[in-house]
Amino acid sequence: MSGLLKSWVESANSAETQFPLNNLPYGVFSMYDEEPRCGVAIGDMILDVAYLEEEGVISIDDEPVLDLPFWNEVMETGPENWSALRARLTEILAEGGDDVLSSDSEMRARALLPMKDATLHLPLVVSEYTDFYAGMQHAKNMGAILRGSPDLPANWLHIPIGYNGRASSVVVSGTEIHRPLGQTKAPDADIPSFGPTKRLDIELEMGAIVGTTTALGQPVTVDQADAMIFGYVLLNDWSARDIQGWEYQPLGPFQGKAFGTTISPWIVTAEALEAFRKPTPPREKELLPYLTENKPGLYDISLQVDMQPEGAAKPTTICQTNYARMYYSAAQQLCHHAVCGCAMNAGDLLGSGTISGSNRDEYGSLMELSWAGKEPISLDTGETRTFIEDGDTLTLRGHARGDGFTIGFGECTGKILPAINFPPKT
Ligand SMILES: O=C(O)/C=C/C(=O)CC(=O)CC(=O)O
Ligand SMILES: [Ca+2]
Ligand SMILES: [Mg+2]
Repeated sequence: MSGLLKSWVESANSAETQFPLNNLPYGVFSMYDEEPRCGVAIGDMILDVAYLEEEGVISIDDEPVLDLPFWNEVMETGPENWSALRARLTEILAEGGDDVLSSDSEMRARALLPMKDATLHLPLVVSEYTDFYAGMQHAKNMGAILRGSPDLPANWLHIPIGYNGRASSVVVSGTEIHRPLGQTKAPDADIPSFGPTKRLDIELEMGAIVGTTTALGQPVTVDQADAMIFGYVLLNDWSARDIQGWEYQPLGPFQGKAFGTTISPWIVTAEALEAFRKPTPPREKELLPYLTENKPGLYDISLQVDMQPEGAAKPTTICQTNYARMYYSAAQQLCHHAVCGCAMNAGDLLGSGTISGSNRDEYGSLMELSWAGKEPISLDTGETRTFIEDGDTLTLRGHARGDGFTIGFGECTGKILPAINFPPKT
């Protein structure tokens, strides 16, 4: 694996940064009251690529595609242009590369902006959102907790199971989430009741962003699907377990997962992750040929979840695991999704499914960590938790570690606010 690519942006060479030249993730940012536009993270700075496109330093398409508050237009120019853009960015930011920026102090001051002063927005228009269930340990744990047996559903080893989620509920890191309201039924109650969820949870996931459109009726192979993936984000599929438990048979999750899904502000491109490819684990049953992979489809990305109660001086890490634990890759999921002829859009977001490792401290949800509330977890503050309480902040982090550099996604964080008073008092 190649080492750190050196940049003339000093902070991009520091051992601490998540954004070395090897990364170059894509986000949408605004400074003060300016319009949100496309930006690229480099060290502790954001490269204003909309400005550079206007100046003719970067050119992707006949029309400008970077002065927009989303990356979908870039996605739609196709994988060759994705590569060309990344190559151009590398060239102008590399030590000893094209000095168009490094030698022009005026342009440099306009183009490189301190990340700490920027507001980060949702980096794409999420056209559709699908969530999978492709983590084996998670599926076994949920079976054991909810159905009394860790046996996988009969289809699980043959199909990446998924459900269609709500694109409208996807928000960028930092967005506060109100505890959702809904209908639940206690096991010993005769009738359901309405109110705030008592079992608010997270799900630690990666999101794959589809960058290429397919026509209705057009199946894709796993290899084609792999090439269609523009990049990856961290994803927290907030879940209300009591609402979910009452509503989800037989059609699957509905309101229990439709009130907020948080993603990281930075899309790490598939190209940046290329050096970190990892194979899916050995098959427990042979897959049908259309789902078999010709190359490693996962990535070595270490993941963690931190929980910080209101007023606590610092967070407690409650889970550490790795994306390479998944049973199905995003390419397999996308192939399976499109194989019936389902049209895919640039900006389609695919949740990996909850990522749990085999040990207790590697479980990617509180449902598993507290075993449905029966075994509370301890925080460094001395408090315990079963599910999330009002004022708690949950943060997902992910890192791919190379030889002398680290690639990150920024944080994927959200604070839980009390439920909204409803119905409103008139
Ligand atoms: O097994 C169940 O009954 C429920 C499972 C989930 O809630 C998981 C889900 O949303 C899919 C995933 O993230 O793996
Ligand atoms: Ca999920
Ligand atoms: Mg959703």
